[in-house]
Amino acid sequence: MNETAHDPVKIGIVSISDRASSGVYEDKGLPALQEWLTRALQNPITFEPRLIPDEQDTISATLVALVNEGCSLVLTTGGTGPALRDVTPEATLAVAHKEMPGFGEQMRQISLRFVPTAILSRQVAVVRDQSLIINLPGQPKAIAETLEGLKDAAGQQLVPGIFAAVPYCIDLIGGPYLETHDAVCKAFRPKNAVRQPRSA
Ligand SMILES: Nc1ncnc2c1ncn2[C@@H]1O[C@H](COP(=O)(O)OP(=O)(O)OP(=O)(O)O)[C@@H](O)[C@H]1O
Ligand SMILES: Nc1nc2c(c(=O)[nH]1)N[C@H]1C(S)=C(S)[C@@H](COP(=O)(O)O)O[C@H]1N2
Repeated sequence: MNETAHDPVKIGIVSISDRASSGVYEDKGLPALQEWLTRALQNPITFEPRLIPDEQDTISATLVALVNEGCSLVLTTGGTGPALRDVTPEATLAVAHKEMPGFGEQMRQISLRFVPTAILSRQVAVVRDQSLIINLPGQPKAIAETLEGLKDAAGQQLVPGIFAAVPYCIDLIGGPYLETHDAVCKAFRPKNAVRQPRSA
């Protein structure tokens, strides 16, 4: 199908790390987010990348600015743990119009299949205006793990990733119609919400 048949989408990607933002180590969060989203979505994507330190006011202001710039989806990575400087959930809740607790619950379930410390991530998801904001853990490998879930060696889904619910959530808040590549992530919508393929 021609790319023009898919709605364009603007996505904010935010890496929150004191050390990556000050150059102590190379940021691997933004490349991992961009790579996974490009692989998963059929829609043409405009990315709005931000690399910022673990400062609550800066995080909240960045999220509000990305929503105001028209991002339908904003994914953050980092700062969800219990350390003193980990304030991403607080900064996200401070700009919430609605909490979406199912995303955090599901991410911790998925992550427990990879690491016993999954319960240390306090990640949240919220809706602000017509944007869905989701916190992911800071370990770069956790990005694909939580978005995609767990598959067996044959590619059969064992635990669904959270991204399966993202397209329908964005429909419900009035955003673009997101279409995924099923081999990466099979999005779920109720039958009456599935749009018939448009000709290019
Ligand atoms: N943006 C990033 N780029 C590369 N590696 C990262 C990044 N963020 C986190 N990591 C890795 O994942 C680990 C856990 O992430 P966490 O968010 O807890 O970092 P941290 O220990 O709070 O430090 P910092 O905020 O300075 O990255 C880090 O110690 C680091 O090895
Ligand atoms: N999928 C996945 N989830 C994960 C991890 C991981 O390696 N993979 N690390 C855990 C650990 S060790 C911590 S402390 C928390 C919080 O991480 P953050 O502060 O980097 O956001 O995420 C948890 N969730």
